[in-house]
Amino acid sequence: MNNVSESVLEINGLEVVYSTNRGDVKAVRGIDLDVRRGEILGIAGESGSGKSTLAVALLRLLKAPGKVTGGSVVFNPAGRSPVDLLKVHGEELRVLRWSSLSYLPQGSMSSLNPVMRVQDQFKDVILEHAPDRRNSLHEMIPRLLAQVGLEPRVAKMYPHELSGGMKQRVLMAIAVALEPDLVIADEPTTALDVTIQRVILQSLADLRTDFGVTLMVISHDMGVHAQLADRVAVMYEGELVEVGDVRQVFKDPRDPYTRQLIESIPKLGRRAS
Ligand SMILES: Nc1ncnc2c1ncn2[C@@H]1O[C@H](COP(=O)(O)OP(=O)(O)OP(=O)(O)O)[C@@H](O)[C@H]1O
Repeated sequence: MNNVSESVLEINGLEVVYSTNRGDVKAVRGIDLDVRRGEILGIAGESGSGKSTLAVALLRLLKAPGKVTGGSVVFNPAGRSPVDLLKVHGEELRVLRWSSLSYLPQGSMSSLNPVMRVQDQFKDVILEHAPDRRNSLHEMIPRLLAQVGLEPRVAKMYPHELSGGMKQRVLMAIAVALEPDLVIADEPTTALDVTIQRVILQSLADLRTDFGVTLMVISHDMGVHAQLADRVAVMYEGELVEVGDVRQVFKDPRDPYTRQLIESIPKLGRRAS
């Protein structure tokens, strides 16, 4: 399509403060960052560096005592006019959610409704945002499940019948059901064991290849970024200290903090002697 901006998201000067009775915590301190269409952008940094705050602020899900105190977040969905996410309200925001901008929060595996079959959870999201797809649900649900490596019979299961990795895959399939421009996944592999982590990362990579979705993946684990991301942005105490091509950053980190994060990755394949 012509005139599609190369960036899905343009974050400029974003600032977020939590006002607490012990004073203000500046959780995001003037971040400038572009998310390019079709890329997998990793957001790295240790716990408390502001990664989740960045995500919830731009998704307009920030809760009190958090407050955006500056900046803009221009979102460029394909085929629609650019919008500053910090300025949209009500119905406009609701329309953007799921259909253009989708979010897998940290610990989202527990967000599946325990008394609903998987297929009904898909239906809820799809019909809420795209009621015209009612007649194609029977074809869509197994196709989306297959996309994340799950068999059609999973549609009839309840969350308690699924392993953690299967739940995460169901959530990923729901997140891409409406073909959003951007999916933001916060710690998608945390709390899963290592072999399942690999499967989840591969499924995320496949979603990008097959749907052309742009992904922003938040993880404290540099190993996740090494395996998945095209570019990585490193946060430290609310600031971006380094952004670059993932191979370049790993080969030659410019910031000492980035170097520390890389050095903290357990070496894969090293045999115990
Ligand atoms: N509700 C809140 N009230 C006060 N301070 C908060 C609140 N939420 C987060 N913070 C502070 O904001 C800073 C950034 O936290 P944030 O959760 O965004 O970091 P993170 O990198 O995502 O870490 P984690 O992966 O552990 O969630 C931290 O100093 C944190 O203590």
